[in-house]
Amino acid sequence: MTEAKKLSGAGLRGQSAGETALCTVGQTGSGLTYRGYDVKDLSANATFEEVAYLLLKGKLPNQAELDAYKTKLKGLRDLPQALKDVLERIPADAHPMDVMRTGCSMLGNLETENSFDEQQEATDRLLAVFPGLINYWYNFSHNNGKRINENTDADTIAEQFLWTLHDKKPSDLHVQVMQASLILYAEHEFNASTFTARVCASTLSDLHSCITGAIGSLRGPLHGGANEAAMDMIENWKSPEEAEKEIMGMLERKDKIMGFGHAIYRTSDPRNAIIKEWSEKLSKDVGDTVLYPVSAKVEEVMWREKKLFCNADFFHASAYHFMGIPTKLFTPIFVCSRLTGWAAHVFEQRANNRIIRPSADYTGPEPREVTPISERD
Ligand SMILES: CC(=O)SCCNC(=O)CCNC(=O)[C@H](O)C(C)(C)COP(=O)(O)OP(=O)(O)OC[C@H]1O[C@@H](n2cnc3c(N)ncnc32)[C@H](O)[C@@H]1OP(=O)(O)O
Ligand SMILES: O=C([O-])CC(=O)C(=O)O
Repeated sequence: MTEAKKLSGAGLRGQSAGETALCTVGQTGSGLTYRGYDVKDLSANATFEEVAYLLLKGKLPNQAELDAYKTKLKGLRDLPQALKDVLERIPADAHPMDVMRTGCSMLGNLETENSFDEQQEATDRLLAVFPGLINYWYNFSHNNGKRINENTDADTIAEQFLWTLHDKKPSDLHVQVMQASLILYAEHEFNASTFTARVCASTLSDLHSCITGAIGSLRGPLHGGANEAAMDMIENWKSPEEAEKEIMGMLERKDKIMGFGHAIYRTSDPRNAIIKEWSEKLSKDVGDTVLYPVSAKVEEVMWREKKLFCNADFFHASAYHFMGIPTKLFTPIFVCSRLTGWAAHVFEQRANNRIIRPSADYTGPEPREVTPISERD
């Protein structure tokens, strides 16, 4: 017989595991701030590069600082041939998050962070290279061995992702949505992947190891993988009525509905309203009459039936779909963004470090002696 789930303290919920000056989740204003700035304000009035600068360097850049930072990142997009060789060997049916993990790890071999003095340089390199890395693999493995040019004229990381994916300059609307999306996903306090990065950093390991581990944690459907899982679900439904019927059945069977609920927020995720608005705009832009209404119906039914709300992932699914992004590339976009938060947490951990090593409540057998092998069952 399975025992009832022990909830108190499970998953370290509600327990403080350290301090951070980077982010609040579920506190004043809309609930989510990066170094004191509301994410709503940032997504309306800043670019992803400004947010990256804020998280990594501690302040919003002025125009000259932003221009210099963008120029620097543009100059770091080149994929080393040894990395391209590895990417070309990864099969088309691999999961792109596994490609990101391997790509990050490979760069750690080619361009090892030898001292913590190099942490900003190593982070900037990953920020510049990740969009081209995943899209180089995607095009090579899915487009008859097509080798894209990762050194595009894209002005920003948002534009670089779309440009290297589709191998052409994206529309202004799509770049705008991607900017907002990257900002919304950039940082979220002690979530599972960030905590992974901090635990790794606390052993004084290198940046690439911290980020590679974090990618592995983000991959799961209970965390970043939920945007793909949500898309896999909603694309099956042809009308809001069908969506309602299917969701009711899933709730009856006690299935998990991906893209809903949150470990910290209780009534809403502030990122949802923002990405939902973009999804609606894109829906009109492409003349969609199904996916957005289906998504809105799922949101309505989940709140009505369970008081469960959309988290950041749910409307990202339709928004990315409307921009022609293949579903399996959804979570790698999250990586391109969250890298800023992960790295900022690694810097913070290193600046005031003690190895993270909690205790466990032992529930195993009492002490006993080893039975000789001939006498064991
Ligand atoms: C960017 C992000 O990473 S946001 C999170 C993305 N993940 C998802 O969308 C996956 C779906 N959601 C979930 O699995 C959960 O809500 C999590 C993992 C996000 C949070 O987990 P928890 O903190 O344990 O959630 P919480 O304590 O609020 O859940 C209580 C109960 O609410 C219910 N519940 C919570 N979320 C859902 C959901 N999405 N669908 C159905 N029921 C749910 C469950 O009955 C859960 O109890 P049980 O799992 O023990 O049966
Ligand atoms: O905070 C969490 O647990 C998950 C989340 O929303 C995020 O990482 O963006």
